[in-house]
Amino acid sequence: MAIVLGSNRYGKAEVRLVRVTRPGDTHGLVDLNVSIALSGDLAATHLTGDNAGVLPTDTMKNTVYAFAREHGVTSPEAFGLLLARHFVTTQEQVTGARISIESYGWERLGPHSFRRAGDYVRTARIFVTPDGTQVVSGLENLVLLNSTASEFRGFPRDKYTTLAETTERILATEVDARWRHRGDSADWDESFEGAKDALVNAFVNTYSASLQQTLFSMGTRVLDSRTELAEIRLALPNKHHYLADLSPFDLENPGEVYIAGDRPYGLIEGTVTRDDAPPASSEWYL
Ligand SMILES: O=c1[nH]c(=O)c2[nH]c(=O)[nH]c2[nH]1
Repeated sequence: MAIVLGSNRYGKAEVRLVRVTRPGDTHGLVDLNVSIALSGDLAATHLTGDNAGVLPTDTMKNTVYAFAREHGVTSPEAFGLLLARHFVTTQEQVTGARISIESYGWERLGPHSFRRAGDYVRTARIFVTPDGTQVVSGLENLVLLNSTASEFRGFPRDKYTTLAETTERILATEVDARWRHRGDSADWDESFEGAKDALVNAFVNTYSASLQQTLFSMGTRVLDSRTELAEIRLALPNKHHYLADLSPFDLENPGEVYIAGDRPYGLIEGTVTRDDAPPASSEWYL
């Protein structure tokens, strides 16, 4: 019996970068959280402590800041591709790079004033491996609610089922979505905005028999409208809203006052794919 080193990677996580551009009196602001994970021939440091192939994570952090100055940051995807390719091409022992970026939005209040936009976080994940390059864009924390046009009925009942069937309920969720691109070049910002709008429009315009049906509708709308995308994964928590029982106070409650549930919540997850989608890198499935 032998004990061997399994798969491994290393890097700097959560490098916080704010870049201000000052082309004139009207400034620009980019606010990123960048995480780097490199893989390759890294056995020596694990097995013998030989660090000859271990580019310090401190250097990775410095590279993020230096690249922001040298190359600028046009989009999270473009910046991630730049970083991933840099590490894979300049470090012989490094064969794989995963760059994960969260991008926080800021709304303009004036030429040099901004308010943090809290409605969602844009994400980008770049995978450069010996098999090729995979760009995955997405968003998290986008909270959506329909105050009607949602029902849930026709489900099986067993002796533990207490849920009443309903043809009228609130449907609310916090969208966690990621979608993979067919290729490694695109107008990243335009693609992101288009995919986000498709997600939101599908949520708004779908009469929902279940959150599962809404998920498929959201994914379909994204792939229908964005030919550059191959596949989308969605994780949608069902943020339950319970009609408050006001009968002890002799009050009717005709769908007006709700208890916003916290935990537990249903969690509806699914992938929507084109049947001609190119295969995904294994990282997509993690
Ligand atoms: O849209 C829903 N899907 C479910 O699977 C489910 N399960 C449940 O209790 N409520 C709901 N709502």
